[in-house]
Amino acid sequence: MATKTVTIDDLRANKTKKSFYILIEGKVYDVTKFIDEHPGGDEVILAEGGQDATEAFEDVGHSDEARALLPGMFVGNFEGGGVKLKSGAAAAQASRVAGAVEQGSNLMYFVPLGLLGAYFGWRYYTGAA
Ligand code: HEM
Repeated sequence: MATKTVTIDDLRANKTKKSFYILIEGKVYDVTKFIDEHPGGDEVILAEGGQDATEAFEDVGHSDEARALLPGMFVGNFEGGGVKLKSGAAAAQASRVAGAVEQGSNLMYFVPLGLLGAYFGWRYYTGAA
């Protein structure tokens, strides 16, 4: 049997307690029956409807037992594969973080270089060279 491909429209159409899909690592699961049994409560799952729940799922550090439940609820692969479906705000924040890290790594070069320059400048002016 060919694996079904779930589109973003399918994902968004199934986010009520009557029918609920969740997207984790490029795979879509039908958790309708599981929501009420979820040890972490229904609300946290309901909050992930229509979007990529990978981060939320991984952040909790779910056990192997929790992961073993997933195949039984498998619906199909998400159309975008492993592509992350981030909200605009999350994407903007990610790029800000990347920018800050880059700025930090530039400083790592310039601070020691600046200190070295200051040292040789000082030696030059004090005639110690
Ligand atoms: C189909 C997806 C999911 C399955 C099968 C699942 C399954 C489970 C299971 C079995 C536990 C008990 C502890 C463990 O074995 O790790 C658990 C706990 C928990 N889950 Fe999920 N979960 C799912 C999705 C989510 C999502 C999307 C969130 C969102 C944040 C979430 C949040 C939590 C939290 C906070 C706990 C801890 C509850 C506690 O220790 O009091 N889960 N989950």
